Amino acid sequence: MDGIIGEIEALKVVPVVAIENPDDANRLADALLEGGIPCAEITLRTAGGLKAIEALSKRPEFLVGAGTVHSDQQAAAVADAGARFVVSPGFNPKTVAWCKDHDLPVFPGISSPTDLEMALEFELEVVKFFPAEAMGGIKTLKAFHGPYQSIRFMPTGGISMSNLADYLSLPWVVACGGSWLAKSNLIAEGRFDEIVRLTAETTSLLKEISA
Ligand SMILES: O=C(O)C(=O)C[C@H](O)[C@H](O)COP(=O)(O)O
Repeated sequence: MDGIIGEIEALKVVPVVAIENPDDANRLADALLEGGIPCAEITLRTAGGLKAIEALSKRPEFLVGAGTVHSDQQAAAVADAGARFVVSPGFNPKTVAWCKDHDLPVFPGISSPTDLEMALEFELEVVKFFPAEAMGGIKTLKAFHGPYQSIRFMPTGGISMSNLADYLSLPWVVACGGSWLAKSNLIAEGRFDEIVRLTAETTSLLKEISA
């Protein structure tokens, strides 16, 4: 578990991707690698998601996780496909229990103190804060940190290059997730050069932030 959290923490950004055609998965990974972020959370929002995870799990230089995992059955399916971590928009105790039982790092979505109580119950170290901007953004994250100091967050939802630095300035933010690097339309239209450009721009910003 620590291994994956450490890898995500070092990356600081987790690209969230909805990919229709699994044949595009390798070109997507090439673009993210070229831009400097060798990771993606491939969501199960599309029919091609599971196959894309399977393709990318064969690349040791690339960290592939699964997103939009809504059930323990889906967690089992993405584990079979080779996902190295699981993310969900909300907190499903069955999904979390399955992942914990199978030593698969899981980052369920939380958006309230009640959800955070469940995270404590499951002894989770890191949760997703979703939808971050719509739920009050930095202000809410600061309020959560008061009573839940042992928990760290991966804010996602409404994050872009314009507010990334603000989120990453909070020491209890591990990394931010977001779709701004590889929007579905860019993948579908084969505009991988644009994905390289957006990823490289994000990488430069991350360097500036940490300088
Ligand atoms: O599909 C999931 O598993 C989700 O929980 C939602 C995604 O993480 C967000 O939709 C990304 O948000 P944006 O960066 O604002 O596009």
